[in-house]
Amino acid sequence: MRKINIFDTTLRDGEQSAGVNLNLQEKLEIARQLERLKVDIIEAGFPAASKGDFQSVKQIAETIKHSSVTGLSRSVQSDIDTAWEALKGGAEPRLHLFIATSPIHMAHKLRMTPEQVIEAAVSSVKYAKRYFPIVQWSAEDACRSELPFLAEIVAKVIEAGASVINIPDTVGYITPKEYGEIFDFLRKNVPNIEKISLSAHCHDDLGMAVANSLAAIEHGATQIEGTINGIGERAGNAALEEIAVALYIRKDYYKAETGLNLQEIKRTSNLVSKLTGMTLPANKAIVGKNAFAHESGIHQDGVLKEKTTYEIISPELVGVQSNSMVLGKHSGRHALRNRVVELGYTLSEAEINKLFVRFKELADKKKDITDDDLVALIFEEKFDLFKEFYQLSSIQVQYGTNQIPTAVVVLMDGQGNEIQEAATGAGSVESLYNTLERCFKTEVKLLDYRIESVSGGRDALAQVFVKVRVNEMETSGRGTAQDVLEASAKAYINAVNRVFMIEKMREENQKVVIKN
Ligand SMILES: CC(=O)SCCNC(=O)CCNC(=O)[C@H](O)C(C)(C)COP(=O)(O)OP(=O)(O)OC[C@H]1O[C@@H](n2cnc3c(N)ncnc32)[C@H](O)[C@@H]1OP(=O)(O)O
Ligand SMILES: CC(C)C(=O)C(=O)O
Ligand SMILES: [Mg+2]
Repeated sequence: MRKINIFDTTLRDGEQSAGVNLNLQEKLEIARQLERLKVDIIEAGFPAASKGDFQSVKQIAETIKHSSVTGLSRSVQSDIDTAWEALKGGAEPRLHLFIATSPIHMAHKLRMTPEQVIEAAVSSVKYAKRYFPIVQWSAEDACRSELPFLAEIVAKVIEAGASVINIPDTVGYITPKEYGEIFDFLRKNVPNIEKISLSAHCHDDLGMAVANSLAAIEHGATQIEGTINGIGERAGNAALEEIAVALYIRKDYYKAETGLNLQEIKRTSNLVSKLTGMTLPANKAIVGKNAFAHESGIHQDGVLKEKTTYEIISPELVGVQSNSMVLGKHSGRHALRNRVVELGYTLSEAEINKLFVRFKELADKKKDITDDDLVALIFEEKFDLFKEFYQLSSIQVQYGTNQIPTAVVVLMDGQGNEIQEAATGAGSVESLYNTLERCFKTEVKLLDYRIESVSGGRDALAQVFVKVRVNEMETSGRGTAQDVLEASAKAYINAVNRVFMIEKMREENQKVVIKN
């Protein structure tokens, strides 16, 4: 069996999904879960992109011990210096350098000649090697590059010290056969290529990211890059859970394996989906709600007689399990703490105590607290870091079939001031959002609104996801409550607070630049 290294870029390319903004706490939690999943490399961000990205990469590098942590950098010395400051505290600092090699990118985006691109690539690898023991080099838009040029630049960056060469299909253009041929060409035409590791990085614009990644493995790639749930720029990246399970189930064919702990897949997928607000289609392979559901009679009959008639993957393989211990209003802190740990969350004693209060409040209203309920409460406690901005105190909404819906909202503004406003709308949620907009004194455009129940039953918690645009910035928010209107208000406040948080960080960034 060949070992395939898994390079997870959920926190970098995944966060490039439109409308996704993860805060430091959320990124750390995802990084810890990726470590549990046993990914080999975590790309934690792009340190030179912003102060927030820098801090997240630094903290993740200093926290994660069993996966190696990397950050992205342009072929620019100041990006490399910043990346070193962020990554130097990690167990095995490595840098991910990139520059585009396709004629279209070189001519129009970089406005550089091919010779200048080679010079920038080589000098940046040499410069990075002064700091970093491991330098990965990526040829952005490799799949639309001229192969002799690609081979020439790859040979030169290997000579300069790069030990991992990544061949990205940046725009999701390639087919599996062609992608395999690029790997074959490089292996045949680049001196010393056997001394480095070849990596694949695929995008899903034509729905071929996973197939292309698997083709790369067949043609010599020993590292695969992708994201959990396949999130990422435009149509997303290759879904790592699909690649890992395909290699496992078809090991007879691929004769390659990852070091992933497959049982952590479902939990990782849930965490990423909840924190990014990117819900999964029910039919998504491996992690979708219906991935193991047999609906039709003939299938059910087959599965009852012999599971393998229709089931090639057992749900337990990827960590889909039912929990036998039921938490309810008579449960205590021990059972709660135990379940939180089993669910894979790291909570301080103070956070457990706060969670316990919320848990008891909910248990008074709802008979059994499911794992999904608990996770929703954990998210509310742990990841709402924007309390320094607006916080909901109370809402009151009047609705009647022959009345104009009217809402009254009381908010705290972070400096301890109370804001109270009222407004009407075409429906209850609109009246609530119109009122909140008055409180914020900023125009907020609602782009998307989704509601789902956290678990089954009439007393289930409601979870609302919204996407909004404020001050030209798109962001998402989520809110959970037993009442749909309260959950709606919380999601809206969460999204708007995120914008204020990002604006505050940008202002601080600018101050740093001015100071320098
Ligand atoms: C394929 C990918 O996924 S690449 C990663 C994409 N991710 C991101 O862009 C997210 C983070 N990016 C950012 O925050 C910003 O783009 C920053 C901070 C990096 C740069 O911001 P700005 O200085 O304002 O530049 P801006 O983004 O407008 O333009 C990019 C510049 O970098 C240049 N550039 C792009 N790639 C590279 C590279 N690999 N090496 C060197 N220069 C590069 C472009 O040619 C352009 O240069 P120009 O200003 O001389 O025309
Ligand atoms: C930075 C590189 C690796 C990238 O994300 C791409 O080309 O898609
Ligand atoms: Mg990419």
